[in-house]
Amino acid sequence: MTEHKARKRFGQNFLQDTRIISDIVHAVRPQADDIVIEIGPGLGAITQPLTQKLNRLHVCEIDRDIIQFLKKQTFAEKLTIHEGDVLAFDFRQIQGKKKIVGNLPYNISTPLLFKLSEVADEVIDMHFMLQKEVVERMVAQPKSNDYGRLSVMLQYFFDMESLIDVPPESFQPAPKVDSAVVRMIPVANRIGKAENFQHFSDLVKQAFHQRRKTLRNNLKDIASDDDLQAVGISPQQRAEEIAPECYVQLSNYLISKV
Ligand SMILES: C[S@@+](CC[C@H](N)C(=O)[O-])C[C@H]1O[C@@H](n2cnc3c(N)ncnc32)[C@H](O)[C@@H]1O
Repeated sequence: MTEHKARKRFGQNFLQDTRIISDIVHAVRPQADDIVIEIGPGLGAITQPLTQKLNRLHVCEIDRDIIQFLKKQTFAEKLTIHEGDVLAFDFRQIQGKKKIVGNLPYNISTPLLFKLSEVADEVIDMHFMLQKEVVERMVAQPKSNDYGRLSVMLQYFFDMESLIDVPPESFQPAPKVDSAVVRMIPVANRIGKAENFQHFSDLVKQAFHQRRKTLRNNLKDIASDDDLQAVGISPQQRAEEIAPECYVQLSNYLISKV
């Protein structure tokens, strides 16, 4: 089905660069018995080489035409196909610790990353192709321009590393942006655990509400100057200056006062 017309609404940019495909498979290091889930297999660019190394591969795909195409391939016998929207997919239905991989549809990458954070305890590692700009935000450190809510929330759950830069011409059709492959491994020993995750999440959202404003300003409805100072934050600081563990401390401190 080389005649498959890429569907923009499904973020379809198919990998065609064999060197990048081989670098991704190498980075994933699949072992025959691993439980691996590929999000958005598309026409099988990564799927096919993965099935050469694996006994079984779970794939989650939304496009029915693509599913019909996949079912006709020689490697189909190795696939367990989950048809539908990955944002509604229950990752816990697949028992055991999993490796998750995908050249992700860029239009759903942020909600998908937040959803995957919820199953971090069942993950060995994840390797994703994403918009390079998103990867830069994910791995950004405090005091850099890219550091924001996405960095804090994902770094709470994962150690992350940008592995491979991928230019537009590696895809068909070529996207308008540069891409990068990121490795995400659940944090082994968290510096601090949020006592109430929802509170922590809301706090971070509020802290970055208006980036250029001070924390005193952005958090005025939830934390006083004394509260901020109690965990070593100066009220004059901005959200981008505060490390993830410091947000955890502040959240736990505020909860302990109630
Ligand atoms: C960027 S393409 C990657 C295709 C293939 N893995 C490759 O590298 O050539 C994204 C894939 O995700 C699928 N997709 C898009 N939105 C999806 C969703 N919400 N749930 C599951 N799959 C989705 C698309 O149909 C497409 O196959």
